[in-house]
Amino acid sequence: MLIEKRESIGIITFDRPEALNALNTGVLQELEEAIDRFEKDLDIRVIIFTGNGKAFISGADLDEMKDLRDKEARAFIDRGTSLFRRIELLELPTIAAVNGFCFGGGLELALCTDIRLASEKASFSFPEATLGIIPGFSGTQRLPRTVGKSNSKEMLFTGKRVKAQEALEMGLVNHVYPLEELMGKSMELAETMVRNSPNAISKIKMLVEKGVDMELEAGITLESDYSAPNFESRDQIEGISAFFEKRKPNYRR
Ligand SMILES: C/C=C/C(=O)SCCNC(=O)CCNC(=O)[C@H](O)C(C)(C)COP(=O)(O)OP(=O)(O)OC[C@H]1O[C@@H](n2cnc3c(N)ncnc32)[C@H](O)[C@@H]1OP(=O)(O)O
Repeated sequence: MLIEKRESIGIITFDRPEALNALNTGVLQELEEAIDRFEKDLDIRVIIFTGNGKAFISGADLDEMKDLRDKEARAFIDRGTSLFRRIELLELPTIAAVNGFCFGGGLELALCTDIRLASEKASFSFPEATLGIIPGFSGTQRLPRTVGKSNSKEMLFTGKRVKAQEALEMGLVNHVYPLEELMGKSMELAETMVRNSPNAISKIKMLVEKGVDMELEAGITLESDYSAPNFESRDQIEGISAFFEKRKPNYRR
């Protein structure tokens, strides 16, 4: 795994070419450490996940999985599930720059990011049922919340490989780019968010994440409980002042 910091953008690149970036215990450990580092670094405002080679992530490591039983199997599943939930609820906005195969646990990770961009060569699949496996990093829960029940059942029951264009039409990804443009476009998107208020973005992200599972009235109340007090926030005062002074606002985490 390569961990990079480019100005205010943290980049996590999965890099296990020998196993098409499959997720094993070691990779999960490195991923936890990378998230720890970027959460603590107040310079970091956006995190991008991507892969080296022809895969984003080809899934959990089948070579490791084949020998897991009982408590070890449960520990592996619990570790991935809790790490992915932590990534989903990060205050920082996250982008998945899906460069290639995004299968199984790799797609489960991508579903935890806020915005998914794909290269034209990317493909998406839940092959678990072809192997007698039940998805274990919450794919059966996030996929229907992203693309609907029938698209999800077709992918989960058949293991079908969804190409980038179909993923775009299905709402699984936001944009599709030629592979050579993917990282540039991902950085451009990240830089747009870096210019905006991290306080506003983190609260908006939390409101969206919580609101989608709430009754509408309760969600409206929750948003009001955040937007009204925000009038006294440093960022809102700075943002409106900058507008009238015709200058760039100066935000910080
Ligand atoms: C909780 C989460 C559960 C899960 O995620 S379950 C696992 C879900 N993922 C999969 O089932 C995908 C398994 N991989 C494949 O189906 C294929 O790969 C691809 C379609 C992704 C690519 O096929 P091709 O281009 O022909 O490459 P190749 O020769 O199959 O793979 C190159 C090397 O990478 C290893 N590898 C690929 N994926 C995994 C994996 N997920 N776990 C462990 N190893 C993997 C292979 O074995 C091989 O290795 P060698 O060159 O030594 O024969």
